[in-house]
Amino acid sequence: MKLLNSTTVVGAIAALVLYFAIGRIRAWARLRHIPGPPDAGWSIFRLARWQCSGRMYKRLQELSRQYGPVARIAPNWIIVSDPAEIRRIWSVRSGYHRGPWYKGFRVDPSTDSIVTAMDNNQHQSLRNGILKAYQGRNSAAQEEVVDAQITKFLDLLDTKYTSSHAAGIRPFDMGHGMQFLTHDMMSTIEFSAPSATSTPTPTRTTSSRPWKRPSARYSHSDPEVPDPDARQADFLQSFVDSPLTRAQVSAEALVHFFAGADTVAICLRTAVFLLASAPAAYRRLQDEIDRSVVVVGGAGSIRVTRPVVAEAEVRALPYLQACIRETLRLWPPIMSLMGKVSDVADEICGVRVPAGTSVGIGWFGVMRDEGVFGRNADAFEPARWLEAEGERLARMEATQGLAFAAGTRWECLGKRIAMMEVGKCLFELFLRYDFAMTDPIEPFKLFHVAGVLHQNMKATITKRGINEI
Ligand code: HEM
Repeated sequence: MKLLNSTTVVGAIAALVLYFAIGRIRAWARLRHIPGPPDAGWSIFRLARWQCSGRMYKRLQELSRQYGPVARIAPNWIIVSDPAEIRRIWSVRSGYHRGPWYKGFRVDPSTDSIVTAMDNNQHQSLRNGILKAYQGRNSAAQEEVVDAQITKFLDLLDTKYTSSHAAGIRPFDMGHGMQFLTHDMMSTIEFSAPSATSTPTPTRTTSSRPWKRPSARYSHSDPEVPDPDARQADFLQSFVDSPLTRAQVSAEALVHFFAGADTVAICLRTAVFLLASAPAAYRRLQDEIDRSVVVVGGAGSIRVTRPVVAEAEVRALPYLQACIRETLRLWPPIMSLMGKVSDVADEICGVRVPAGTSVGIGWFGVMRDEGVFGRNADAFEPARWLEAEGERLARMEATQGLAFAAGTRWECLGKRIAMMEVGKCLFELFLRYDFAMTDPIEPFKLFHVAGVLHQNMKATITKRGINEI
């Protein structure tokens, strides 16, 4: 009996091992024709190691250089670094949909938000439901609340973080500081209340528990019925007024904390850093900004709105816009794999890709493609956007636009708000202050997860004295 038992156990283990081995071999064989590191076909260990290293973008760039525009990175994963193919795969009619990678962004595991809906029909219906909120109906009001937060932020810099002979060096940690600013801007647009983190005298509101906010807009007696007395003119109200269920409203309300605040913060601090490291671009930007606040007479001179420049005025500054574009190109704030899946087999750059394969994007390969952006694609060179013309410019714009998934089914709904916030902030910062990295030898530590974390990114900020104008 005892012998029989141990034989059964050994047999069961052997069957399990065989089952596992056959599964592995089949998974390996599916994509064996796609080049990549030999172990990538067998396990996700290498991918996990890259992710944990905080340098995934770099590893993927090296991989694309070594293996070409289509490379295998895990048993069921490939990355594509060809700009034209990524634009095709992400396009509305490609038939691709989001893959299981997106499940990781579910804040509430039982309810999908617009950024986690994998099925194209479900995604489209959510998108239709919330589109109104983003369509700029309230853009004047949004601009007003953003201006108020920027003004508070500038006051904070003036009182606590500007360096001078008298005050000494008072480093400003952009890693945290920009994040607080963008969370304040976003939560005011969304909930009519700042997170109150960047203000000199923080007022602790319910902001520390933002997921509670949607509850306050519904009736106590029936949690699915909006409370007319709790109405506000903000994003959350538009969601409450939409056909979305209360659970969907809660899921949507939280999207902005990473999709809307972290992204803009990454863009802002990256822009300041890149400009502080590129003297010619820095001078040209400041020159354009200075000329826009001083009335010099003659054609082209404008006097911008004070104390915070208006969105339309920022849009009319070509070099500032070029700096933002170039920042988003070199360091897209969301540089994750964003795996898309097709239910039918496809051919990418002439390589057969079986149905069900997760197709990720090699961001550095795409955004620094020399065929699209020129031989100096790795350099921060905003002028390229003013010099390029015709078809070349169109190709550059279409590729760089992928930073916002522009022209795709998943196009960023917050692009206008993001561009408004970034434009206004950069204008006011470079008008009023000069920036240098406090530690030029090691300006910051970078950790790339889905976005880019900048740790210990300290800037020394000095006043320019031009802000009296
Ligand atoms: C520089 C700032 C930003 C960048 C680079 C950015 C980038 C992106 C990208 C690449 C996507 C597509 C994700 C995917 O493949 O599923 C996306 C989607 C989205 N973004 Fe942004 N975003 C930014 C700011 C914002 C802001 C400020 C908001 C909110 C006000 C926002 C709201 C959204 C929403 C709701 C989606 C989902 C769209 C959909 O799936 O249909 N984003 N964004």
